[in-house]
Amino acid sequence: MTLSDDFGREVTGVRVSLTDRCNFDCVYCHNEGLGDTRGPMEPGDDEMDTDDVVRFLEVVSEYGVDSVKLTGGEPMLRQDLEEIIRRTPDSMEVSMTTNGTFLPGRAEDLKETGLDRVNVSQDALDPDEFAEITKSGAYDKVMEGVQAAVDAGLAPVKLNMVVFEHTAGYVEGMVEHVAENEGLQLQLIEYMPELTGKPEWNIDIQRVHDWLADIAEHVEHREMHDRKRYYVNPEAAESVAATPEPADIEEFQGGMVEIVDPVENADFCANCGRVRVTHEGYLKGCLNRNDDLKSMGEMSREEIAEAFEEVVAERVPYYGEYLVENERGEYEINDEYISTGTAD
Ligand SMILES: Nc1nc2c(ncn2[C@@H]2O[C@H](COP(=O)(O)OP(=O)(O)OP(=O)(O)O)[C@@H](O)[C@H]2O)c(=O)[nH]1
Ligand SMILES: C[S@@+](CC[C@H](N)C(=O)[O-])C[C@H]1O[C@@H](n2cnc3c(N)ncnc32)[C@H](O)[C@@H]1O
Ligand code: SF4
Ligand code: SF4
Repeated sequence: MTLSDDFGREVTGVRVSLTDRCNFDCVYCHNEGLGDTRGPMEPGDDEMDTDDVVRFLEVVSEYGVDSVKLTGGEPMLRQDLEEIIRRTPDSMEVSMTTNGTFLPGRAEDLKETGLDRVNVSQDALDPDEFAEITKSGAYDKVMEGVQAAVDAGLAPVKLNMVVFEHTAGYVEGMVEHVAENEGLQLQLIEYMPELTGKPEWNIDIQRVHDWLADIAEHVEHREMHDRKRYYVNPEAAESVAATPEPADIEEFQGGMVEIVDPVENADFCANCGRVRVTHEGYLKGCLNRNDDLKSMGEMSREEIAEAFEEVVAERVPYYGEYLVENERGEYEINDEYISTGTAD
């Protein structure tokens, strides 16, 4: 039985941050809602251990959760990554979002262990521009990592690009790059200012929306599916012409551009079906909220199940007109959005 929240959003996925450590220091990083990442070698004593992660996944699989996204920080800094993947329930699709540095030499093993696919952050094709954004000299390793992922069949390999003032000018080149290189897709991610832990990083959010709208003009619009807007690069249109159905679009393995725009696109939060877990083992209903945290600490399976049900019950879409202020100045759910559907 799957769980749904008061907005009719069925929870079918979880997103687990395995660490807040990272070997990069990207200028925009939200660290999954927690602000700054720590250096790669600093101890991560507060991280959930292998058993904690696996226990959580086993519990939520009983609720019909059928996909898990491993993220961080940099998830590949976890020594037990392979063990976590191996012990994830078979019913779950396992994907990972990584900066790609550690994929060379490990991608194939990860695939064999049970990892289905990866997203790799890549905001620029030029090594100097890449270094400026990530504060890292690992450009060659990342390029090698992307190729290793493609070769290992971790498909589709999605390149994640955060659209903000540094990167807006690189989008066109990146669209061409995924069109020309087999196995790659591009995710253009709207910069999210909340909880970045980088208060000095000030950008005009309206400009980000305008850039994304411009970009949409340059690629052929296919459709809105799930939370995202899907576009297909015109250069790849010939092969897509034979795949007009939404399900086929999902199968399409190259040249596709996805727009991840939770701030601008009201349908995004309305279709959000993921519960999140911080690296310390706190459950939360939304990337941008830290006011509903529930620590799984030393919980038994039954207690974790109860906490999961509570977090789902408390989930509220973050962006959009979902909350209204009542006469006491408190925020409550706008009646218009309360689902009348069943919860299973
Ligand atoms: N606010 C918000 N941002 C999201 C959400 N999903 C993805 N993002 C943003 O997009 C970034 C990259 O997400 P990924 O985990 O690589 O991919 P994804 O788009 O979530 O998922 P897949 O396409 O299934 O791999 C996240 O770190 C967020 O910045 C979401 O549900 N809410
Ligand atoms: C926090 S990182 C963690 C995984 C891994 N270290 C990586 O970079 O892929 C996950 C994704 O969040 C995106 N991201 C980070 N900060 C963001 C922000 N402020 N707005 C939008 N996306 C952001 C990154 O581009 C990356 O693709
Ligand atoms: S690689 Fe990922 S976690 Fe690390 S700083 Fe960049 S976006 Fe953040
Ligand atoms: S509710 Fe909206 S902002 Fe929060 S995680 Fe879901 S899509 Fe992202």
